[in-house]
Amino acid sequence: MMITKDSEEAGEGASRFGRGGWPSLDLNPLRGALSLGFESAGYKLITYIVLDLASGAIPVAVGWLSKIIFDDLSRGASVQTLVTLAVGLALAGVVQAVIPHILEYLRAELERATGTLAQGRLFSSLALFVGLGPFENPSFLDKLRLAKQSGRSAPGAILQGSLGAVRSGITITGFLGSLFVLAPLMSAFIVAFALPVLIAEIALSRRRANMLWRITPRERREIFFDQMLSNVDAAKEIRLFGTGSFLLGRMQHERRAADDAKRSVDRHELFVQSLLAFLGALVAGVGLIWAIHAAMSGVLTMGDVAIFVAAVAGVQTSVAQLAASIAKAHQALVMFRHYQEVSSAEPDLERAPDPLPVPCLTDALELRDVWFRYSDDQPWVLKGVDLVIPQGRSLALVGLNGAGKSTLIKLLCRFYDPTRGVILWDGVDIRNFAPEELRQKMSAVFQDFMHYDLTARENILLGDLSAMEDPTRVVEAARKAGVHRTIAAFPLGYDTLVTRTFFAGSDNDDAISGVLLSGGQMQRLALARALVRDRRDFLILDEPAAGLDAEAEYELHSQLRDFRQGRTSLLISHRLGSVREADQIAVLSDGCIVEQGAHLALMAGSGVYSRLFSVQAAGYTEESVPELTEKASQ
Ligand SMILES: Nc1ncnc2c1ncn2[C@@H]1O[C@H](COP(=O)(O)OP(=O)(O)OP(=O)(O)O)[C@@H](O)[C@H]1O
Repeated sequence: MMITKDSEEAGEGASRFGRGGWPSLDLNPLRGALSLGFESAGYKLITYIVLDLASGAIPVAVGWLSKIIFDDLSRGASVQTLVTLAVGLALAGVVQAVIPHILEYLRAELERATGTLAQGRLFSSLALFVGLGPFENPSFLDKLRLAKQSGRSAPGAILQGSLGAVRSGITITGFLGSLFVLAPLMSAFIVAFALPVLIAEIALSRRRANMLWRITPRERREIFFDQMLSNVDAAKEIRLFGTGSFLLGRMQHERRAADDAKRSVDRHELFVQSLLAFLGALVAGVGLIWAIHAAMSGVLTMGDVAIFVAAVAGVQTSVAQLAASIAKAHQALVMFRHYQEVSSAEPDLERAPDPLPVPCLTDALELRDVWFRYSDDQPWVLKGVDLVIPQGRSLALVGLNGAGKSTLIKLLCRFYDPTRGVILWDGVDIRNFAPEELRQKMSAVFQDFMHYDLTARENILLGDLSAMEDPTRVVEAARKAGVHRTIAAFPLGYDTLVTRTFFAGSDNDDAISGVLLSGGQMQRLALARALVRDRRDFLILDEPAAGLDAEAEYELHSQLRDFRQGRTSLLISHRLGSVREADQIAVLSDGCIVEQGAHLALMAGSGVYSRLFSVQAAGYTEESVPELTEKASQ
């Protein structure tokens, strides 16, 4: 199922990623975090668990040792016994002091190991999305941001939180047992106080987690404005149009709204936790008065009072730690759900269970009655397109802005599936192939091509990594794209970085600094990337020369014409002079192919193509511009 912005609002996609509602707590994330921990750093995790749990018993041992020392002192025990006990107490103190440091080191190690493994898994599963739909779905993007964050830190926080809870549980049980021996009523009193504290803390944690989820879209918008205000591409317009303070205002509006939500939760927590702290102090005070009273009347010994004081303080501290650990684990578990949902999400488009091998194209690529819209509540972009691209022939697709040309290309690459109709590769529905294998048979330059902040060579190699073994292919592709001479003149030739992003003080012109390319040069580099992917069955060129000067465009199109000879290709261009050489020209209008034929045949008629061609041609001559229809002039 495709997920888009609007289908999400309409309910589609909600089954996979939820409706923005808060997922309920389950223990699956705990299992997931533990298994990540074991897989990435098994021994360290076991050591962490053992030390963490052992440290829970130490305060109780210290309490009992203190009691015995006090009692022995008042009984007048031998010096040797007292010294032995004191050494034991000192050792327990040392262990109690050192363990937290070891645990902190192990925690950081575990976080690094699980973070790296989780990051690898998350991005591997993102690569499994067949199409583009998820990346256009705001709800999914929110989840992805949280997944990236939580994949890095949540497994460590879950382990720390849940083990912290068990450790506190051990301390509480030990002290409560001690209290029970001394004063059963008092231990019941403390339990009665501790339970509501726990419940209140968990409710607070849930409230915070809910708030964090609610403000995610705001934080995403804030990041958007932040990046725009510090991005060189936007800097020109922002300065010229003087929109900096307007955009800053929008960014701070989002920030303030998110801060308001956080403040409201902080205030609520301040109130509840202050109340709990007050009640805790009250309980401890009452207990102490009772213990002093009991000691004065001979019911308790000095040692009993010592362990009583230690137990009340220990239980209260441990209950607070237990609540904090549960809150931490709970919050991390809820966050980790996002990581798990994204990394185990099913493919956005259906994959054939037994994909067929993709044969070399020998007959034709065909769109048969293809209908498409981006979501149920958006207008149809394609309304029954029938189009055949015979093997070895070139087809040019022409149409006004927004006619759906790029959309048609995205369907051919299977970034989306047609809403109705089929796309056939030598008569086989392309949904029967593994998308990766299908794409192996294609090469493309997209209208919104990528520029990578890497070297010139890497920018080309990314089109076909197998060219790494044969550097001449890179040079050959650059020659065909008309960018070889430019690259050869760079300080380090093909190994020059075509970016200055990664260099500090990059405005000097020394040889190791990267170079900046013009828009047309970047476009040629993108074309070289597509051309290094030679020996493919189908070549897509979506406005490959839009950024080139007239001479360069003419040159490029002549080269491409030769390159396309005998290859199956689809060319989109608004410069109609460059499409006239195509074997066939198809005109897309109002969601359908309204005309198709060779240039001369189409010019002989009085359809859309001949009108558009004449309008453009007239712009280069002294002839008057033919009258445009309302639609064509839009
Ligand atoms: N990801 C998307 N989600 C929703 N609508 C989209 C998306 N991409 C394109 N559209 C819409 O689909 C329609 C066709 O767009 P498309 O980019 O295919 O047109 P085009 O013919 O390539 O236009 P141009 O000549 O301007 O490049 C437009 O109305 C556009 O708004």
